[in-house]
Amino acid sequence: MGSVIDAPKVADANKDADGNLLSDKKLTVVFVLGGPGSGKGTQCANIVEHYGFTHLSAGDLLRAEIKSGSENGTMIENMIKEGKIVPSEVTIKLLQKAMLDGGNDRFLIDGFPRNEENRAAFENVTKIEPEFVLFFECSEEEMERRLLNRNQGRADDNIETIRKRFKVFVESSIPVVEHYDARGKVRKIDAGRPVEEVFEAVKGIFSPFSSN
Ligand SMILES: Nc1ncnc2c1ncn2[C@@H]1O[C@H](COP(=O)(O)OP(=O)(O)OP(=O)(O)O)[C@@H](O)[C@H]1O
Ligand SMILES: Nc1ccn([C@@H]2O[C@H](COP(=O)(O)O)[C@@H](O)[C@H]2O)c(=O)n1
Ligand SMILES: [Mg+2]
Repeated sequence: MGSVIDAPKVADANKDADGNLLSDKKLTVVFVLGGPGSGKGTQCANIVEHYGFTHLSAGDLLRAEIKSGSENGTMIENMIKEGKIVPSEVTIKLLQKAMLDGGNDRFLIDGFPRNEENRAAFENVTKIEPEFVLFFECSEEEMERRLLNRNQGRADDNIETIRKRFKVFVESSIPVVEHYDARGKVRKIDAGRPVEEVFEAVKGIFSPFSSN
């Protein structure tokens, strides 16, 4: 598998049943970023319930791809165990398909873009600009505690992989947050507090999307 995005192929995959490009639709996309265990998935579930967004977790899509028996499954499995970032073309294809299948115009894209390659490739391929980036800030001590207590049987929730994921987050994902921060697009949340308190802060950001 090459690392260069096959633009025409992906552009085709980017069309809905009527042949419209995703980027032609009035889509609202919010990227949800934060360290491993900062509470992205937990808060996305709350946002879905209150604000009618569809939640797409890049990590969940990759894990489903492993289970599906796809030809990329072993490669993805090995990268997740090492806390490494899967090549963008794989993740973007999964996200595009999920967005087209989603039948919604509001998406929370959780755990993506994880590095500059993810960010630039998504922008080039989909032409979609995020509305904003919701960024959950949390200490490594707290995130480590949460991940070691998660008990969901994830292959990467062990101390060795957790430390690698923290390193990748600092080295590769923080620069993405800085990219959007320089453009005034980051909404930062103190995620070290109890779930309900974090959601109160999230509500303050999502109130414009309230249907009431
Ligand atoms: N504010 C919080 N306080 C305490 N525990 C929390 C909080 N938010 C989430 N948790 C718990 O921490 C664990 C990790 O949360 P979650 O899965 O939402 O994190 P995540 O950011 O999606 O992690 P990952 O990047 O590994 O997917 C879960 O067991 C969850 O129940
Ligand atoms: N854009 C992404 C997102 C995730 N991964 C891989 O999946 C792992 C788990 O992700 P979570 O968001 O569920 O924690 C992550 O450590 C990466 O290995 C990816 O490659 N690209
Ligand atoms: Mg998650």
